[in-house]
Amino acid sequence: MTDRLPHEKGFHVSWDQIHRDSRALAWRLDGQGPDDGQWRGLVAITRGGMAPAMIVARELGIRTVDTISVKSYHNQDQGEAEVLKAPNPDMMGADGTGILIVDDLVDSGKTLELVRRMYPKAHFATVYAKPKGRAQVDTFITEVSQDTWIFFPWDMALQYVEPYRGKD
Ligand SMILES: O=P(O)(O)OC[C@H]1O[C@H](OP(=O)(O)OP(=O)(O)O)[C@H](O)[C@@H]1O
Ligand code: HPA
Ligand SMILES: [Mg+2]
Repeated sequence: MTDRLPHEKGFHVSWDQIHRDSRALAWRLDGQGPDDGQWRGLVAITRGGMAPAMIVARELGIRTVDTISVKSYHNQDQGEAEVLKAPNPDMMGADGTGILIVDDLVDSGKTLELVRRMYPKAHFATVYAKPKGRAQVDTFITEVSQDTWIFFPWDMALQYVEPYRGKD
């Protein structure tokens, strides 16, 4: 799978790292909501946004949590996105005011662009950001270069590697 990726650099994120970075994201968002600093609710962009969203929701004591399912198609520089499932309209209101929308990363920005068009007053937060998509995100923790591929722990498994000096 990885050998068909056109990226040269890999940024491998462990469970521990994504937990710490998601917590840092939560702390940055704490007290920033429009309603006395509070957020009205949280929406995770499936599927990658669900793990960070759960951690942010716990840190900030947010129990009103929903999802938006966005399917992206990445081929070279061209990306298209389609909404497969929208969050509860009662929760989102007319424009998403007071709602925190969380994803694991922004890359080209196509996913957030689509969701932002639906909820222009929501606050968009990701754990990681690449330069192309940075304008689409309001708050993020770590920026990586555009040619870096971020490997998340849910896409990886521990495996055997040969010793550096080879086997005896
Ligand atoms: O800024 P973009 O270029 O739109 O890319 C970012 C999106 O791509 C990945 O999701 P993907 O659509 O691969 O689905 P998944 O979360 O279900 O893995 C990632 O989780 C972001 O949601
Ligand atoms: O760098 C990435 N890593 C994992 N999924 C992604 N989807 C878009 N960019 C990335
Ligand atoms: Mg995603």
